[in-house]
Amino acid sequence: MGDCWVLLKMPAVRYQSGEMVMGRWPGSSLYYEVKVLGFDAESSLYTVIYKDGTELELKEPDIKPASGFQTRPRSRSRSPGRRRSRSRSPARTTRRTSSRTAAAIITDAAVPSHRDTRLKDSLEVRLSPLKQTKAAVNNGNNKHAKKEENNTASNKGEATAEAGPDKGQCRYNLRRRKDDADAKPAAAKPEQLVEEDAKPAAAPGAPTTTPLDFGGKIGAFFWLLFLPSWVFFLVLQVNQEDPSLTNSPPLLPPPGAFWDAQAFGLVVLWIVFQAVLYTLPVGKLSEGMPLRSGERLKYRTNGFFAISVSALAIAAAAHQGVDITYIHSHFLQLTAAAFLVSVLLSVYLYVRSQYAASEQLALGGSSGNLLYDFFKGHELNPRIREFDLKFFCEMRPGLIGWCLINFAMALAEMKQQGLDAPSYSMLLVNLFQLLYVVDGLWNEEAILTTMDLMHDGFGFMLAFGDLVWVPFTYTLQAYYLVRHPVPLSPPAAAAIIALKLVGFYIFRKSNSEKNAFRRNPSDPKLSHLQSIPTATGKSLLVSGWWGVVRHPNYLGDLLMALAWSLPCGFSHLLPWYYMIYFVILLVHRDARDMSECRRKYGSVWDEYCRTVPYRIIPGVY
Ligand SMILES: NC(=O)c1ccc[n+]([C@@H]2O[C@H](COP(=O)([O-])OP(=O)(O)OC[C@H]3O[C@@H](n4cnc5c(N)ncnc54)[C@H](OP(=O)(O)O)[C@@H]3O)[C@@H](O)[C@H]2O)c1
Ligand SMILES: CC(C)=CCC[C@@H](C)[C@H]1CC[C@H]2C3=C(CC[C@]12C)[C@@]1(C)CC[C@H](O)C(C)(C)[C@@H]1CC3
Repeated sequence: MGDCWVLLKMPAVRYQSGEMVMGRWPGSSLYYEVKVLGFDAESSLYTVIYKDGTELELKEPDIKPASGFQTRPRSRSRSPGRRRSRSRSPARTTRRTSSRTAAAIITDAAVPSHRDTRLKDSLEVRLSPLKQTKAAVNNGNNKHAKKEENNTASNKGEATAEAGPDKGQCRYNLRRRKDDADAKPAAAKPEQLVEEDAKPAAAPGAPTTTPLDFGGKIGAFFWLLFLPSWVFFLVLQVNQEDPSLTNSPPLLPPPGAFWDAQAFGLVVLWIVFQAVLYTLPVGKLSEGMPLRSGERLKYRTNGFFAISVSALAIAAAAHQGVDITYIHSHFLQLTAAAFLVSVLLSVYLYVRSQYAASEQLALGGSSGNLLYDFFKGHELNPRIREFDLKFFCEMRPGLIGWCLINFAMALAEMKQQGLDAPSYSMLLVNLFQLLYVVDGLWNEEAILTTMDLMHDGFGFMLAFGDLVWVPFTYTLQAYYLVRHPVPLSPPAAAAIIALKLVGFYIFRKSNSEKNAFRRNPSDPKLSHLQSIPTATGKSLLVSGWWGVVRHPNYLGDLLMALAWSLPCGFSHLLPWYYMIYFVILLVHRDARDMSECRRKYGSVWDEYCRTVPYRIIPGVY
């Protein structure tokens, strides 16, 4: 009886996997030839793939049998209705003339006679993606771009305008099926593919393979060993009389030298202090980007408040006679303590991710391999009630701790070298990095549109990166200057300041531009910017800073990194470590982002790359 009931409730599958049908383009009355990839009984949605590689989920009413359409040779008609329909189709953004995608024009023979001719006209579309033309690029103020942006409701509006009888009924699920798992079978190396089915939480109907980042399982094992060893190597090295990276590493101190209960207590106290500031009901509650479920999480963006209160607290402590240079003299033990905290946190994150619902997981985070999942992180936004662990760790203890450590290094330099004030080099490094952190906290909301917050799971990589890597390696320049004074001439200092300001300007402008555009593409302040729409509903900026290179924010960041190393001179490689690491990190991040965007946006991303050919440095790379 129970089984019969289940059977009765099961929706009938009208279209089979592999079948070629006509799928309505979300937000319009245009139909394209699509291939059915699967059917999800739970949501009653069909997964279909368009010819440009875009995968979407469609409801049955938005699919028609191919036989209901008639194809006819391409006409050069320029009827207004036709022009209108083109401008609203994906073809508009992806014009391609290759024979492989030879164009054909179709009309919906099944259009009911009561539909007006305007609608009939609008159903004449190319089957193939069309190649991008200058005219196809939208102005940010363009109605179409505005409507498309990340908003199913707006798409609904557009369909209502065009589709007549479907008014108010056509709801599209713009969640891309590929969002359920990272599918890139053609490009992935066999040994880096894992059976998606192997994990219990795999979304129903999800693709079966996932390419793994960071060298896959073996890579994760390597990084788990290498990253902490490298941090301890640097920390031991910078304390040397001659901290040359080419020198043989110092002898490993006995294990006991790493542990200091007081240092551990101070690290925990610092994190708790930051957690308390984070939870105070002060400052704005900002909305994150829509999740796959459509939900938008709220974040307390009071980072500037947190660093201001922290600065006051540290000043008060120093005034009370607390020796802040303790941080310099116990750097190794503090590093070890923070490392221990990051490991404990990662274990907790891994365990809780095993119980998280599938829609709370990051894409590609689960390989079924313990080490890889522990390293890469699995849950996208782990939260304890309203407390967002990833956001907190990325923006608070490590970032504000970075400034505190730099400050301690300035005091240690004065103490060790008998100075009344920090050296110019130390001042520049301190002020430059303080500006970077304060800017990040002032514009804290902007982090909600970055890769880490939107796409990456929270695991060892980020926990360790946020709590250990950032505070204990980004401070090496200041640490280096404590024992290695570098005199700076005024012209050299002025040139370095100019470089920092140029870098900062590019970094801030480009990050703000993208953040503002992602939050509200209709923002009048962005009306001068051009964008191209994509099938996901989001558009891509192709002018302004995002029209100069594909990652203008990385360019600005790299210029700033250069300005942080220059005050340390050229006698050792160690203070240049950040610059070298940063180039590697950003080149890798760019590559990771490129393949992610290629997967998300299909051929429109290729068009973007053709329009904006350089990745980070104009004319060079
Ligand atoms: N100091 C450090 O250690 C460090 C390390 C890493 C990064 N950073 C800095 O952190 C900031 C964030 O970096 P991130 O790596 O997260 O990258 P990001 O450039 O902020 O974000 C990349 C995302 O932006 C969107 N996007 C790409 N091209 C676009 C376009 N033309 N128009 C509109 N949106 C576009 C895409 O996401 P959607 O399309 O899905 O929205 C893409 O996935 C950067 O300034 C970087 O320099 C600093
Ligand atoms: C463990 C390793 C090697 C890597 C982990 C990467 C992690 C340290 C970075 C990933 C994203 C970075 C980031 C900032 C700091 C470093 C990361 C967390 C950032 C918070 C620095 C301040 C900026 O203003 C920012 C734009 C908010 C940065 C966002 C990304």
